[in-house]
Amino acid sequence: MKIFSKAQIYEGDRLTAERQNISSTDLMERAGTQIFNWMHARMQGAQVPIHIFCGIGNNGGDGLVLARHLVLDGYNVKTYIINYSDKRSKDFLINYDRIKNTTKDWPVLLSDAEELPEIHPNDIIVDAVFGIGLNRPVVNWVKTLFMHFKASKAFTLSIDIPSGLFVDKPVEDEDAVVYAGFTLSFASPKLVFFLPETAKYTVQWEILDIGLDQEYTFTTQTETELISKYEVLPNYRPRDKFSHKGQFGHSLIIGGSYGKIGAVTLASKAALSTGAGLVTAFIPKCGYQILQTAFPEAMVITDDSETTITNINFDIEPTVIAFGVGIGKHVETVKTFEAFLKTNKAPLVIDADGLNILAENKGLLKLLPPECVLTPHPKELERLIGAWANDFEKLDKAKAFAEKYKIVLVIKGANTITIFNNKQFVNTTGNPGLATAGSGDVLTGIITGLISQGYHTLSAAIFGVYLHGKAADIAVEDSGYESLLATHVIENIGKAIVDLFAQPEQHEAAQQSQEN
Ligand SMILES: NC(=O)C1=CN([C@@H]2O[C@H](COP(=O)(O)OP(=O)(O)OC[C@H]3O[C@@H](n4cnc5c(N)ncnc54)[C@H](O)[C@@H]3O)[C@@H](O)[C@H]2O)[C@@H](O)CC1
Ligand SMILES: Nc1ncnc2c1ncn2[C@@H]1O[C@H](COP(=O)(O)OP(=O)(O)O)[C@@H](O)[C@H]1O
Ligand SMILES: [K+]
Repeated sequence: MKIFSKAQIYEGDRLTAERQNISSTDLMERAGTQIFNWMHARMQGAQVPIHIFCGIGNNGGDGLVLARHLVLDGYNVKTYIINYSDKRSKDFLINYDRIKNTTKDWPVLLSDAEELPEIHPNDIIVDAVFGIGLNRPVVNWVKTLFMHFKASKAFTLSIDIPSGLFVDKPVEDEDAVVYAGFTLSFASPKLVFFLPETAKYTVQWEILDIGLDQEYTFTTQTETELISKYEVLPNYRPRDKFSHKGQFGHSLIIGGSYGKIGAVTLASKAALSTGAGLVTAFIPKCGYQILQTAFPEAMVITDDSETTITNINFDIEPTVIAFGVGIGKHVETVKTFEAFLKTNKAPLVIDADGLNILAENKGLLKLLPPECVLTPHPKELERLIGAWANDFEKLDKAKAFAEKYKIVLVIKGANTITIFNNKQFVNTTGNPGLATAGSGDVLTGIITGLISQGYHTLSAAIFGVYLHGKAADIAVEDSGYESLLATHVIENIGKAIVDLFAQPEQHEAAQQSQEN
């Protein structure tokens, strides 16, 4: 799903009105009505007090449309106008008149913190104070109002975006933002729903379709894309009946050191479980028996050293090479890595201490092959690109870094973001069970296994991150977050692939007919 920028959303609204020959007031009516339908379907007329707080722009206008429909349907509604400015939008004013003509219970004007209404924990708050138009910090009394929402413990439904949250800027004051239980967003999710610093402002979100012009939504190129099953499916490479293992490539995993052979075992298993034709592990001698015993499907080449990688030297022709899991930063390892980079022609995936070696020897970065995949977690990223002040600065720096070295940068986290060529792909699968030892090694193996089969490094990174998270989502149903092991993720890669093609209704129908 595309994530539109603020300018693209406004342009989409404008073009839709123009091409569908409707007014912006009609579009607002659609938006407010969609919110009403959503609430009505869930509340079925329940007389829970609903407090609707409307700003004076178009977000407030949406709130007024909703309020009118709720009043007309007999709900228990109290509407307030948050009078933070006298620059009322045209469509706000039209809907202000409409609600005044609908009910004698006119909206209450609030202009300072003295007048805040009482809200009980079982009431519902609708937050239509600010939408995507917010462009400067909110004034103090509005901040007090937002703190009042939070203190009330009432369920808060935000319209379009939690008020106080900017679409394209960091939050300066955490108390000056609404904490929403749910956000109903129009046209496109907002990037801030997925960033570590701002995701907390809405527990859940959903997109409401307000019928934006389809050609516009289809053809507009966005900087950000949200990755779910429907985005990865078109890139899936099906196998034909006569395919043989030679077609699926040979993955070479270079890594490991004394006490860290498990990382290579996990990455190798993950690569083969994702479909690599062959996997060879290049490890220090001490890992030979461990790896051959733990994972007999892999081949092993050993380094001259017993405990670390000191001399990368092999006589196979790998399709793809992963470097770094469990490898350490021994001076000999750094030296052989540099020599290796100078002659290597295979696509590369670099993780863990491979990244730390790059961070400590930045001159090596220019030796990376084009479209090389780097998979840092936030700490490794910081070592590579330096500290950042906020999530937006992090993404800007990461994009500049990826652009400079022409690399695919996978920023791991709850919503892993893959960056390439100034575009960012935000993953939607995965869960906190993945915060466990070795899960990053598994991701390295999965991405390597995909490149091995012929996926372009960018597709492999995006698809690999998706599969890794999906496998964890499936695994966690049995294990729970706490007991999820990296091994369970590997065991469920197959199910994650099968799930790509699952048709829930048909599956259920088949189950039912079997039972009958
Ligand atoms: N444009 C359209 O046709 C549609 C817009 N929709 C709604 O319109 C919203 C955007 O509306 P607006 O652009 O009117 O903006 P908002 O309603 O988000 O904000 C109102 C206005 O407040 C001013 N403002 C910004 N920060 C402020 C601050 N800190 N203190 C005081 N004033 C401040 C800005 O000038 C802004 O235009 C969307 O989020 C969505 O809810 C929907 O009705 C769908 C259709
Ligand atoms: N809370 C979370 N939700 C979803 N995914 C997570 C979460 N925490 C970690 N992950 C994922 O788990 C993996 C952890 O990788 P990494 O930190 O390198 O672990 P390790 O070094 O133990 O292998 C990454 O793919 C990351 O995106
Ligand atoms: K809002």
